Amino acid sequence: MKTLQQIRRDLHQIPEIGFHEFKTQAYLLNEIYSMDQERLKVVKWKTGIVVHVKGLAPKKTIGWRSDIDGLPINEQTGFSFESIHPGFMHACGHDIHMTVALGLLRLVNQTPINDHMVFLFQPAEEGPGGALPMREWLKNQHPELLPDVILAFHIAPEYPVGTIATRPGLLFANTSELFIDLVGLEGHAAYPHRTKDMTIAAASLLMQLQTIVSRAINPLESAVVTVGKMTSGTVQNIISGHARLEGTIRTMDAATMQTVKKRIEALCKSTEIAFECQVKIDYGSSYYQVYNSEEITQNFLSFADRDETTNAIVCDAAMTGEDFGYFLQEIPGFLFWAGVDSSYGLHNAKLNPHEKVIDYLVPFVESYIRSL
Ligand SMILES: CC(=O)N[C@@H](CCC[C@H](N)C(=O)O)C(=O)O
Repeated sequence: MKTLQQIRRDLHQIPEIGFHEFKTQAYLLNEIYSMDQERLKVVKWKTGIVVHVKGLAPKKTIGWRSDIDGLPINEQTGFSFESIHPGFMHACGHDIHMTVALGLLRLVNQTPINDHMVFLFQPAEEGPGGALPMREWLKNQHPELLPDVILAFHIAPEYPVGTIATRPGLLFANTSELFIDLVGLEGHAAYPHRTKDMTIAAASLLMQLQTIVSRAINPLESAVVTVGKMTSGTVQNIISGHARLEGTIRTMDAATMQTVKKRIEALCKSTEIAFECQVKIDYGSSYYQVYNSEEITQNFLSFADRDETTNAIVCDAAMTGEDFGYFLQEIPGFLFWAGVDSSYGLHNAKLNPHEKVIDYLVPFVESYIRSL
């Protein structure tokens, strides 16, 4: 049997983006099928997997969700087990999430709990979003696999191993992706007056987008408009006829999201007039906020407080997005942060989560689940 550390390292080497997690799914299935199958029911959904573990005297079904996708980042950790997929990396810790889920699955399969458990290995958390379609598929095709309560964690680089952090109520923001295409007229660098330069138009629009949060949002509310990628042009002596901005919007409530979008649309319209071009907006996928059930989360924090190996913190809400919010929209439960003591943050090419979080978290979560 492979150690959990080996599993984490194997998974770390094969990051795949949303709905392309073919090797990941095959690896997970191999591990799951190597376990005693007597209590297990395994169902595939796209590149994801659902595993039902039969309880001894079930009163409810407890769900544990792990996301499984990686990010399009060129890894720079220097690990001996670096990604073998150039340009892709587990830079958000989903390799750790999957390993903890497998470790937990092993334990509750070896020594069953009273309740049923369902493990959801969910694709595409980073985008375009797997939780909502997976939830709908479960409801429509496998209602018997729907959990009554659902739990998940996310690694937290800023905390030491042994620290967990969460809060009852709102934990993560509402999100919407943002893709803006600007189409003008390309031409010779020496004849700018015969072109419609989309590098200039995109640069101007990018700067104007920065005024939304500072001037259109009530300072007592919160919003983020981040453009993470900007592309334009082909070569130094051609004026670009096409530019693209790619970003994300984050807000603490749905009404503010609408205000931000209205401002983006207005600024795009004015860019069309000012730069004589066409501007097209695509909002991509959007995630519902992560709203932790008050009572269950409070009980979990009290449980963690009593645990000698754990330092439990009530943290602030964050502008992070998580499509796990779609599960919590309909099923009670919560998400918590677990410290991994990394000098580099999430979505960083040098993210280095400490592996000892796996050996800490698996028995901690197991004992919490047995207490439910
Ligand atoms: C935990 C985490 O980092 N989640 C991602 C979710 C991305 C949602 C979507 N693709 C977007 O960019 O809006 C995050 O960036 O917060």
